[in-house]
Formats: sequence, C-alpha cells, structure tokens
Amino acid sequence: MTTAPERAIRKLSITAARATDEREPDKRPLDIGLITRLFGYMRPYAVKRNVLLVCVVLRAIQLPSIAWTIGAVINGPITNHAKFENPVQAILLGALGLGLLALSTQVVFHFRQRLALEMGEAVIHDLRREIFAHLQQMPMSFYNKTKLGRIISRVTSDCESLRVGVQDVLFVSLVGILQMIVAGAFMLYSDAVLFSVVLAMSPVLFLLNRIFRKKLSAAYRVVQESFSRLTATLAESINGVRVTQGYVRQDVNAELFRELLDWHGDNVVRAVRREGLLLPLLELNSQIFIVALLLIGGYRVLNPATQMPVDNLIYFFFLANSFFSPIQILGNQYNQALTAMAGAERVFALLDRQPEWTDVENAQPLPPVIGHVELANVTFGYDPERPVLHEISLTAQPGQTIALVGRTGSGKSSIINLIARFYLPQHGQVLIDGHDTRLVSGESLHHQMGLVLQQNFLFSGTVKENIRVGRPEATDDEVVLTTLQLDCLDMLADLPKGLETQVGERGAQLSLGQRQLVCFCRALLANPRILILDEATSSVDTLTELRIQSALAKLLSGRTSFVVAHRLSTIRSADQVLVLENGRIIERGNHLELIALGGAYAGMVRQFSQG
Ligand SMILES: Nc1ncnc2c1ncn2[C@@H]1O[C@H](COP(=O)(O)OP(=O)(O)OP(=O)(O)O)[C@@H](O)[C@H]1O
Repeated sequence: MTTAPERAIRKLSITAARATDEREPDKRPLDIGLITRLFGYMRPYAVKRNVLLVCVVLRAIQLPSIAWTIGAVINGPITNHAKFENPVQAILLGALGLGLLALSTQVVFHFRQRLALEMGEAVIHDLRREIFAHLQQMPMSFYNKTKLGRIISRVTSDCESLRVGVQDVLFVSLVGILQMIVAGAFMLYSDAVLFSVVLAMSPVLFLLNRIFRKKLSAAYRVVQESFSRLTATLAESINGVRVTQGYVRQDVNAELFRELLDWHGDNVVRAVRREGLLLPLLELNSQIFIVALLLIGGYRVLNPATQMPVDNLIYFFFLANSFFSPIQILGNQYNQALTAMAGAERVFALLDRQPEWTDVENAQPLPPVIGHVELANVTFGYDPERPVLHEISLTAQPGQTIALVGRTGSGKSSIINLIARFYLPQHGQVLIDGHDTRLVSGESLHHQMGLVLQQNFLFSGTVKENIRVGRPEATDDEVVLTTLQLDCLDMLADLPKGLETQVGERGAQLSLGQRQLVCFCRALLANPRILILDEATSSVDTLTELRIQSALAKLLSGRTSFVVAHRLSTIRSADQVLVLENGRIIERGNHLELIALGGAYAGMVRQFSQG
C-alpha cells in the first residue's frame, strides 16, 4: 500500500516532469539558406540527383497525361464516334496508348521512389558521420554544458526528420507542384473560366488541409513525448533495479510506471479520435469542392450564353483530380517540411558550433617529453566566474608520483583535467618540459599522456581490443607481454574466452577488478611518459586488491604520474602528496613528512586507519 503523501509526491513528480521538459521548437519556417545547404549534401551524388530530377519531371507530366488521354478517348472516338472512320480501332489505339503510358508511369515511379530513398539515406549517412566527427573533437566544456539527450537527438530524431525532408517532402512536393502546373495548363486549355474557379478554390483547400494536419501532428507529438518518457523511465528503472529492490521500492515504481502508462494511453486515444474525425472531414472538403465544380460546370453546359461542351466537362473532371490530389499531399508535406527545417537548423547549428578553444594557430608538436610537469599559479573555474582552483603551483620532476588527496569537491579531478588539457586555466600556466600546454598541439600532447579514469571506461569489444586502444598498432604478442608485465595475464586468461572475451556494454561482463586491470594494461601498452590516474574507489576482494596494487606500482614506476589517490598504499609510496581543500593546496610533502606535520593529512590518515 502506498500512502497518500507518497501518491501526492508521485503526482507532483509526473506533473513536474511534464512541465519542466524543455521543448525544442519542432517547426521552423522554410529557410532558403538551410534548404540550399541541405542540397549541398547531394552534390557528391550529382548523377543520381539529376536522374531523380528527370524522374520527377516525367512523373509530373505523366499523371495529368493519363487523365488527358482518358478524356481524349472519351471525348473522341467514344462520344464522337460518327466523326471517326474506324472508331473501334481508334478506341483500341487509345487504350493501348493509355496502357503504355500507365506502364511507363509506374516504371518512373519505381525509380523516383528508389532514387529518393537512396538519396535520403546517403545524405543522412554523410550528415551523421560529420556530426559524429565534429562531436569527437569538441572539448569537455561543450559536454559539460550540453545535455546528452540533446546530442543524441541531433544524430537520431533530427537527422530522421531531415531524411523525411529529403526522401519525401522535397521530391514528392516537386512532383506535386509540377503535376499541378501541367494539369493546370491542360485545364486552362480546355476551359479557362472553370479553371479560374479551380484556381480560386485551391488556396482554401490547401489551408484547410494544413490546419487539419497541424492539429493531427500536434496530437501525435504529445503521444511521442509520453512514449519517450515511458521508455526513459523504463530504462532508468532497469538500470536502477538493484537500488529499487534494495530499498523495496518495487510497488512505488510499478505505480509510477502505471500512471505514465495511463497518461500515454490517454494521449494515444485522444490522437486516434482526432484522426478519426479529421481525416473524413478532410475528404469531405475535397468532395464539397467537386460538388461546387459540378454545379458551376453544369450551369456552364446548360447556359446558352456559355455553351460549354459536355465532353469538356468530363475531361475537366479527370484533370481536376490530378490537380486537387497534390494539394492534399502538399498540405501534409508542408508540415513535414517545417519539422525538417527545425531539425536542419539544429543539426547545422551543432555542426557550426566551434569549440571554445582549439589548438592555437601554428601550434607546435610537443617534442618527446622527459616528464617535467609544472602548474604555475593556476586559477581555474568551469564557469570562469566561479573558480574552483585558486593559485595552484606545483612541480613534478620526471618519474615522480604525485598523489592528490582531499575531500570530495576539493579540486583533485580539476587539476588532472587541466594537466590533460581537457580545460584551459583562466590564469597561470600548465607547463610540460617547459612547454606551455596551451601552445602545443593537442594530439602530440595526448599521444604522450596516459589516462586511467575512475569509471574504467571500456568500449564494447574484446578484452584485447580494449587493451589495444592504448596503441592500436600493437601486435597480439605485445598485448600479451603487457599483461605479463602487470602480472595479470592469468586473471584475464581465466575469462571464458581469455583475451578474446567480449567485455559487453561498458565492460559490464567483467568484474570491477578485471576492468581496472584492463585499463592499466591499456595505459602500459601506450607507454606514456606522463600518466594520469583517477584511482577507482570501488572495493574489490583482498586478493584482487593486492594484484591491483602491485600492477599499479609497476604501471607508475618510471613515469611522471598524477594520481587522485584513494588507496593508502598509493599515497604512502608517492613522492609528493598534495592535500587540497576548497581548491587550494593546504599541505605538501611526502607521507612521512605530512604525518610529522600533524595537520589535515595526519588527521585524514588517522580517520582512514580507524575506518
Ligand atoms: N564539470 C563540471 N562543471 C562544473 N563544475 C564542476 C565540474 N566538475 C566539478 N565541478 C566543481 O568543481 C569543484 C571541484 O570538483 P572536482 O571534481 O575537481 O573535485 P574532486 O576533489 O575531484 O572531487 P571527488 O573526490 O568527489 O571526485 C566542485 O565544487 C565541483 O562541484
């Protein structure tokens, strides 16, 4: 049983979730700049694009031509058979012509459809590749400020709406517009007055269509939103299932999920009802227009002043169908075009977004480093207005291990972020062998720096592939040698397929200890002069812990290392221990010196030993 306050809190959280969902605009007016830029992506496929445009033109002519041919056969050898020497032969010829025209229309339709799909796929493929490459070189500050969901939706839903824009909207609309022009020309030729009536009706039909479709797509957008909330909650619940079970929150979560399901169900029913009402109304609109045309046409046939031939009226009705049907489609396409525009604007805005900083012009490659690292009077804040590191100065001699210790939030990770040049300091310098890291090329810097982060990030793939990330060109023997050097080959060889074992998503199929060892091997294989290590806090069994400690000692030896240290063993053997508090170094020295000092560090170690 859930209590009333719990229910109230749940309701509140659902309402808040609905209300605070910052929406991005889902439509944007047509913008010739965006359309031209999108067209640019078709340039590499110019031959395909041109064949496609030919298909578009052919199809636009073919459809009204079919109506025209039917009208011509009815008006000619059928109605006026007396005027024909051999009307049966003329009808047969007409039917044959119509059959051939219909066949060629469908052949063109096949290629129009196929090439448009291929073109859309090619454009989106290239765009996605470009976005991904762009994302890879954005600095950390970008990821800090941009929500992951937003980035993912640029590559997924925005690119999808662009695909619809290219595959459907663009070419279908082109066919529709051209078809209307061709049908219009035939109609104008047949009866100018009746055509002007049709012309006057078209904007009304188009607008009605658009309004109805807009209402429909608004209803389906709400459905989409509730669905994505549902899937997000599902994913979160499954990821957090251990916490749920641990805190016996199954009922509460099930109730929350049920409420979301209800909400989604209501939205679906509302959208379906609206569709059930609007679509028949839409059809009725077109039929009312045909009724109006019939009235005016009938009047013009009967009125002696106008004397419109009845054959022309029949002929006109066939063409009217070719003229009106694209209007219905265009109303919908227009809505989709606006969605594609919104997607295009966001995608291009992301692509145009320049990293806040890149390598300086003429950045020199960092020469092979010896491993002297210095931070000179560094002040830094993720938000420049709120520094989290204040006037930090430190020097690491080549080969030294520097342990960074301090309470959570004291600035340890921020220091290693600056050494790795994931961020730039607002004041002061980070110097490697005397070179300001700001002035050297990022690539040459990162090649000479090894990184082992707390999350022990593993990519999907095998253990071996994950180790090889450190040096992709390393041979299998070198990988094995690395694991031997760290004395952990036996642990990895014990995995179901040894080094060929798939690690699963984010390394989920390996134990925490195994994941750490794989990351150590990766760093050792790269053999960097400078190593940055955010020691994992996760506890492992004593035996594994000893293996990790000994592997770590081997990994650190001989390199300049910065370790955000959590193990007393690591801290004890460090050449320098820097104690941080509120972004300042408050104590420095080696373990024994700091113990002798009897200050903050000595207090921490005391607590640690007691804990
Ligand atoms: N990406 C970020 N964006 C904005 N502020 C941040 C970011 N990362 C850290 N901070 C802030 O900077 C300060 C220092 O954080 P930092 O991560 O360097 O501490 P830490 O000592 O490494 O902590 P922990 O031991 O918990 O990892 C904290 O106040 C934190 O809130």
